Amino acid sequence: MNVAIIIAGGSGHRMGQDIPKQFINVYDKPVIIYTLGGFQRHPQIDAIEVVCIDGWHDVLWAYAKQFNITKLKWVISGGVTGQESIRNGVFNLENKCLPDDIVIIHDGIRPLVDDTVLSDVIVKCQQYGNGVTSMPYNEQIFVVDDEISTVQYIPRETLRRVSTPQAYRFDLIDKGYHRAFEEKIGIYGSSYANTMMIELGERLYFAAGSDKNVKLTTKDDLELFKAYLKQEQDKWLK
Ligand SMILES: C[C@](O)(CO)[C@H](O)COP(=O)(O)O
Repeated sequence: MNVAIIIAGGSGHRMGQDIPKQFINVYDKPVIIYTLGGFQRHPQIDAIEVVCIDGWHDVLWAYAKQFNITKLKWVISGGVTGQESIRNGVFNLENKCLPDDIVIIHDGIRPLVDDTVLSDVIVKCQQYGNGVTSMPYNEQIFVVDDEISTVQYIPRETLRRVSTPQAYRFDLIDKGYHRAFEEKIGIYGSSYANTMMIELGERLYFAAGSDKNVKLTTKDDLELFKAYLKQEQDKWLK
């Protein structure tokens, strides 16, 4: 079984909106429904769990019904941090998933998940035990020295930027989150499932990413999202 864990626990202050950004309506559909739609349509996804901001669970169930997201099986509460939210999502599946099932962790505010991207993380996970969506860098990357200047760069050929979706064999990610929270490894700051697994000593495997898989953080990102929707109306606005 392949289960999607969609992380939608954030309040989205940076977007400057009254409502959490995953619930903002774009062309009469909330952002989270675009995200869930990608998983609903993919034939290899069996079930969806959403880790959702408190106070919005009923709204989410209502939207899922309205937009026919029939694979949605569980809506649960997030934690104070992103890592606590992902942990809650993983732990809630403990009596529902088998050890070699695959969980696909994805940010609720990345609404343009291509079929091919989802397929590739699943293939990599079947092969290696995990697969993380990634893209090469096409800018030069410099290390901050004293906040206003730099004297060092990192050759971009040695870098990949990793986003979501990220797929993990259930037993490995479940064991990882237990150990991380017990031993306080890889759970602070901007840590995520991927950085935590590295800190726990695991090797991660790259899967194909997409530039379209934008994370809606600022108002400019929202404009970019709308432009992609217009460009591919048949695909996303059905
Ligand atoms: C995948 C990710 O970039 C971590 O590698 C993730 O999207 C980060 O999400 P956050 O909510 O901005 O921490």
